[in-house]
Amino acid sequence: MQSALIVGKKICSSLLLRNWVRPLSAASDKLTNVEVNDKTGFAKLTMNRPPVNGLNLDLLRDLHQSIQDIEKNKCRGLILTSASNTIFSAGLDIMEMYKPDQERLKQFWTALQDVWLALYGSAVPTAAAINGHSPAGGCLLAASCEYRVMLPKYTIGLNETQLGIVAPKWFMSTFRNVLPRRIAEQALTQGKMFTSDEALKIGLVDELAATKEEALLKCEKFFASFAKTDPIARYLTKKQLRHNDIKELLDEKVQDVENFVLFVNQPSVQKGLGLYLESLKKKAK
Ligand SMILES: CCCCCCCCCCCCC/C=C/C(=O)SCCNC(=O)CCNC(=O)[C@H](O)C(C)(C)COP(=O)(O)OP(=O)(O)OC[C@H]1O[C@@H](n2cnc3c(N)ncnc32)[C@H](O)[C@@H]1OP(=O)(O)O
Repeated sequence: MQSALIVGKKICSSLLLRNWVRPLSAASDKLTNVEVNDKTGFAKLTMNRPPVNGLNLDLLRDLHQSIQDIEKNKCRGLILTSASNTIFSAGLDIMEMYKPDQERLKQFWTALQDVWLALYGSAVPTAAAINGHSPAGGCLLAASCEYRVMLPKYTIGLNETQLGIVAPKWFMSTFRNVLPRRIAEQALTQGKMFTSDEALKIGLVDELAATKEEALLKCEKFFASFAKTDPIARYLTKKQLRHNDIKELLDEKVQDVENFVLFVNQPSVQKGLGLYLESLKKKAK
């Protein structure tokens, strides 16, 4: 595993937490970083896969491990954010889907399912400090959290239909959990990317913040709003509200991987992905 867990910004030596600190490989290899504020118990989970936090198999596995660690340590809140100054996450790494190795393709989709199940169903309160663009899979991660604070002048949305791909049901249920059904339907069918202001207006994000620091503070303020609630009662309430979405994927997890593999391998989808990758690369030149 390549992620780092840092408690109070230093490796904690207490017996209780020792098991919890995962050893680092070389610092430059880290794909996620977890810092736990030992006063508040809030964990900041930072994605760090330059240039765009493309969600490849390694980043997804790392994210899953970090979410599980945060949960095991009974942190009082999880804030998901990005080390980049302009991108929260560019969504799924298209290279994982283009001319794929078939076994890795299955592992990739399973890893995404596991991240979603862990984040969407987390017992720990969750929030996203969206400090950059957040298309597709990036939007899925943010929308899986309970609260979102976004910086201005970026974009967020599930743009799959614009790419000629179909967002799976659990992407859609995540959107429906946040947005009124009619707005969710329009946004999903149009593959619409919303500006920060538009996202605030429709309720896709809860607040805007001028800086990342302010966004983090606003997420912490959201966690503080649970100060007078019982954590177990809070979690069981969230669990019941999200139960059907989670059960639907759990019941169809294997079939969902098969659907994905079948869909991605279609020649027309491969052609579309190839053209899209080319257009992204041309744009970068
Ligand atoms: C009957 C129904 C059955 C249904 C069954 C279900 C089947 C399931 C189907 C599959 C569903 C899949 C769901 C998909 C989800 C996704 O997340 S797909 C990914 C979508 N993402 C995007 O569209 C974002 C694309 N990227 C951008 O828009 C921009 O890059 C950016 C994020 C806004 C950043 O812009 P900028 O800072 O200008 O950086 P760039 O120069 O554009 O990019 C830098 C380099 O990064 C590469 N890159 C960018 N995004 C990706 C990506 N997603 N994957 C891979 N690579 C990416 C880009 O090419 C540049 O590369 P270099 O040129 O090599 O530097």
